[in-house]
Amino acid sequence: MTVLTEQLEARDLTHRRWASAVTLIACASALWMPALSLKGQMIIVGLAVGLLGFPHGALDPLVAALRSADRSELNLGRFLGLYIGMALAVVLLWALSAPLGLALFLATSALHFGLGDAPRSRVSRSPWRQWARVVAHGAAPIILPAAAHPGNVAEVFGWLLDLPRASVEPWLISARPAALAVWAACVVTGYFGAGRSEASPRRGIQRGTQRGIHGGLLELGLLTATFVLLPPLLSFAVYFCAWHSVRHLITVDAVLGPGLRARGLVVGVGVLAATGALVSLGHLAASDPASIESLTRSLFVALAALTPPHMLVTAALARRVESLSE
Ligand SMILES: CC1=C(/C=C/C(C)=C/C=C/C(C)=C/C=O)C(C)(C)CCC1
Ligand SMILES: [Fe+2]
Repeated sequence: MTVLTEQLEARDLTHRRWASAVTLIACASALWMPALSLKGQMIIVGLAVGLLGFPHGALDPLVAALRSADRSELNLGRFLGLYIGMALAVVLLWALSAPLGLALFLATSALHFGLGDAPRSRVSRSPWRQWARVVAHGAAPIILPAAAHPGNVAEVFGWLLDLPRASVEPWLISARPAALAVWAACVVTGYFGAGRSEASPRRGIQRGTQRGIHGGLLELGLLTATFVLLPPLLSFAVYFCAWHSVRHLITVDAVLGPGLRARGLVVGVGVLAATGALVSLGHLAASDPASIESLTRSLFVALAALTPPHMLVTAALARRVESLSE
């Protein structure tokens, strides 16, 4: 095992403990919390995504630079052109057809979440089992809140699509049985029997770190409870910030090493400021910038726009971790 793998494994364990504690506290508080309006939920999500969500993508240029250091110098202009071009293409797609934009956003998000969160086995000879786990982990943050809280989710989707909740909710309710069945089938396929065949503590599961199959199942169980118990925007904030973003930041930090940490901070703050300024400028073009509907739309369209280029960088990061772990 390399130093990087050992370091990642230790940090991953610490992270999972902390994230589990935060998630359990959030779930417990849902039991006594007075029902929160969507507006109240959006304020919390906006703050959480701004403080922890966006920063996990802010180091993308540095991650890309690291990768290209092996080959040629990173052409920063080309990188930024590609990144911003992809983001603008997504914004354009939303402007042309919001339903298509939303569908693509949900599908790419599920893939991105699953590739980052599902435990992967080096020794597994069954790629379908791994893919089933990718779908199980990746689709959970979308399918479960929509299934458990169709009213709330329909209202937010309605804000994104400029449609009344009443015309979105029946869609969610009619898609629910099939979506839940596919999700459950993926959980069973991905995990049933995997403990025995893939979870050998020595040669086992890894996603760069050696996260065991049982850890993966425990995490999925805890998050399932969160998506069912908490109102949808709050469970999203818990998942996206405490699990997804922190996990990514830990990997980036380990790969950068102490030498590049300071530069990472400078790049991160710069990119965040630029992204914040661009998103705010775009938001000002909204017809009613002060309304909760248009604030929600700007936040999620910005997330949607950054997702495809961020996925490319994340894939490069995963390849780098893999090559450094060999
Ligand atoms: C819009 C919306 C949802 C989906 C959010 C998604 C899909 C976010 C994806 C973020 C990504 C991919 C960030 C990249 O790192 C929920 C939570 C189902 C509930 C209600 C409204
Ligand atoms: Fe991400």
